Amino acid sequence: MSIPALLLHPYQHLLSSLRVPSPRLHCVLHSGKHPASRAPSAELLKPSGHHCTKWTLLSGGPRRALCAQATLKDHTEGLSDKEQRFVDKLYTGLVGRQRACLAEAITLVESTHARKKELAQALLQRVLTHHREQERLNQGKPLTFRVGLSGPPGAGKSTFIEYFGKMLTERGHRLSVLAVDPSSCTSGGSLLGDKTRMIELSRDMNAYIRPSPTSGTLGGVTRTTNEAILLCEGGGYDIILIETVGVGQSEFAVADMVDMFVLLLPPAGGDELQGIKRGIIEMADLVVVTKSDGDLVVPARRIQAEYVSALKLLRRRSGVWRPKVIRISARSGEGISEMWDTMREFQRVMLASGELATKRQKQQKVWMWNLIQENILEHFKTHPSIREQIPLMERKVLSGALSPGLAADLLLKAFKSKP
Ligand SMILES: Nc1nc2c(ncn2[C@@H]2O[C@H](COP(=O)(O)OP(=O)(O)OP(=O)(O)O)[C@@H](O)[C@H]2O)c(=O)[nH]1
Repeated sequence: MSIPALLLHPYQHLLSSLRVPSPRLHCVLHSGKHPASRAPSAELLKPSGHHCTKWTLLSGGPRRALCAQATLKDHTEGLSDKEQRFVDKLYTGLVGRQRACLAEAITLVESTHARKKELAQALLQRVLTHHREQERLNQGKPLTFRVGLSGPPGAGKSTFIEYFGKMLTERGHRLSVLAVDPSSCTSGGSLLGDKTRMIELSRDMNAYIRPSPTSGTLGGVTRTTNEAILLCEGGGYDIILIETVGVGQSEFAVADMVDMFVLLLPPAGGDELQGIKRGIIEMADLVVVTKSDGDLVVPARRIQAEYVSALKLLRRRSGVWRPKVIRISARSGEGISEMWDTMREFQRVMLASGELATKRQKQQKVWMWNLIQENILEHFKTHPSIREQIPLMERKVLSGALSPGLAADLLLKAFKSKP
């Protein structure tokens, strides 16, 4: 893993406040071979306290290693008694399967308030430790199944989740449905996860439905969804469905959070499915043609055949699983029990081959880097020495007075000159 030394220096406090969701993280960042690492002013950081929560600048060669070690203690130190009691209450309620505590905990991770974010991390760290312990008792096997569900508007997602969710709870599972909805970021309204879309399931005590937060960037929503997954798992939900609408980038983000990615497609003509990007189909572990009932059975069969052929042309992402295309009807219930069997088969095969564990590990790394990127960009945009220059530079780029490259160089120079 390499990081330009030049980048480390302005982000000292960002890195110091970085909380990585692992009970005991030990990571070593080398200054690497980036040209910036040869800069004479390159500075590295070293932990100043025993628990490495604080960082101080360390002058020295760019090849000096940087060690970050975060322990559970780090996350609980510095909380006032009141804050500690609050975190304790949420944690106890959450692992005691109280829905109100889960809801409050998710609201906490969605908060943009700096102190609340720290409390959220302290809570998450405890939940994660608890969950890891449960998994250890389960011979290291995951206790939960994370499923991403995507499809264009009107594909029948909510009707399907309602039927599927009830089937799962009747079979003794506990299900949570989380939504990643890019439209909610711009319109302030959430299309997905809305309780009114799944009336019966929302009344089921073994199901928990959480709408997408209605503010923030897709990056922010992604972060909070990742954290909400951990909270739901800590709260004893064994199946986590993450629903997203098949537009924009949200399905790519969701594919990076889940064990299995399922794409729902309506039995619509080619034109209506034009909007489905090839990239999404490539990510699907299972393609499900919906509404295969009545007059729609014939078009559903045709779409199924088309996708079976299309999938053959795509590069395989797994060494042990070949994506399948099936038909279901949430109206008649046909095919849904078989669909669940296929999903369990996927889980079994992926677990046995070790691919599932590798996938989850890779996702943790992607998640960490997404957080770093998001934080660094935010820090850049709000940095006092350039905040006011940004609109000016944007105007100059738009008018053609400055090339985008030069404008970016000037802003970066200003940023680096005043830490
Ligand atoms: N015939 C038939 N119609 C269905 C089935 N499932 C859903 N529909 C209908 O398809 C329409 C869209 O269904 P929704 O479940 O709301 O679809 P959605 O993907 O959640 O749509 P958005 O909320 O817009 O994202 C509704 O009119 C449903 O009644 C099915 O299995 N068979």
